[in-house]
Amino acid sequence: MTIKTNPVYVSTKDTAEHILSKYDNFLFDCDGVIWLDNKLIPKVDKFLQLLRAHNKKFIFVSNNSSKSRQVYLEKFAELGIHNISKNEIYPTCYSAALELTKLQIPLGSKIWVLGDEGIERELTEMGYIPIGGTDSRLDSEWQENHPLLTVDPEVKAVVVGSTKKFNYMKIATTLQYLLYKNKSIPFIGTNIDRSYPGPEGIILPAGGSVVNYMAYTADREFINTGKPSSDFLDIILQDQGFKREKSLMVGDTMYTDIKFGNDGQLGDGQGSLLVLSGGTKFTDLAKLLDNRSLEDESLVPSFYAESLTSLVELLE
Ligand SMILES: O=C(O)[C@H](O)[C@H](O)COP(=O)(O)O
Ligand SMILES: [Mg+2]
Repeated sequence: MTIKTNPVYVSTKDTAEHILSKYDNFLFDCDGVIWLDNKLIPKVDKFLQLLRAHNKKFIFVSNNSSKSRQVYLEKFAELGIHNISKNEIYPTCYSAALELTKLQIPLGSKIWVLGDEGIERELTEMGYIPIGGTDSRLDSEWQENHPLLTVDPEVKAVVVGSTKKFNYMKIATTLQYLLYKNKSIPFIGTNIDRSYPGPEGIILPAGGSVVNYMAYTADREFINTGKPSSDFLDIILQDQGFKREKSLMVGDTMYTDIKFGNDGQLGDGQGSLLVLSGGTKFTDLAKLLDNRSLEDESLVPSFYAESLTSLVELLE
């Protein structure tokens, strides 16, 4: 593990121009970078226009599994960001579907889902049959003779992701699949995020809290298909034809986004930019830099900036 120098604070026109000239490809995290809940972070649309004007490529990589790529497209359009295509958006409901194919789970198999519609849609689009998920029978109070407590033997894997409708019925039914056949059914977790920045500065529980709840309950490990998974990064770079050394990951969370860029050797080891517009504040970064151990090195960004707003203002 190499010791990183302290991150460069992007606070001058020169440093912002350096970022623009050094990288050809920008990988953007969404929550806390592009938007906070349903509010676009100011001037993000301008920043993206500026990248286009400089012939830069950009894509979006979100650990949020609740929306499918199609629904993300609609969200981008509602927020005034146009000319994005579905294959430039990588939410973890999609990476979970890709993981099922990598595990060679035959198309047409049933997959038990604890999570929202995004996972159901991406699994269906890939050719799987999601069950559980948003089935309204799971919204009921606890019932010990609930029909979904009986395991369907045709289920070949379990996918767990974020949901705001987490309840005992869903935990209990999912547990049956995680324990089934001596815990041998693959267990995919969409992400490890503990929390994420909601509107008006409120911090909310994220998908990792649901995934880890189930991992603890079942006493099982899971396959994380979200950032910082190197498999996920490799798929994206290959899909997009992006050169690793010319790519920059921009995110607001050090243990997912920044580690993703650093472990993936983006920008020749200088390919991560932390923005402070989401869940990480300057004090968190300062604390990491002051007390870092060797294993924290992969969390240290190459650059940090206030937000994409501040970047575009420096470049204007
Ligand atoms: O589980 C979630 O909801 C996500 O962890 C959270 O929204 C983070 O998404 P990202 O910042 O990767 O877009
Ligand atoms: Mg984020």
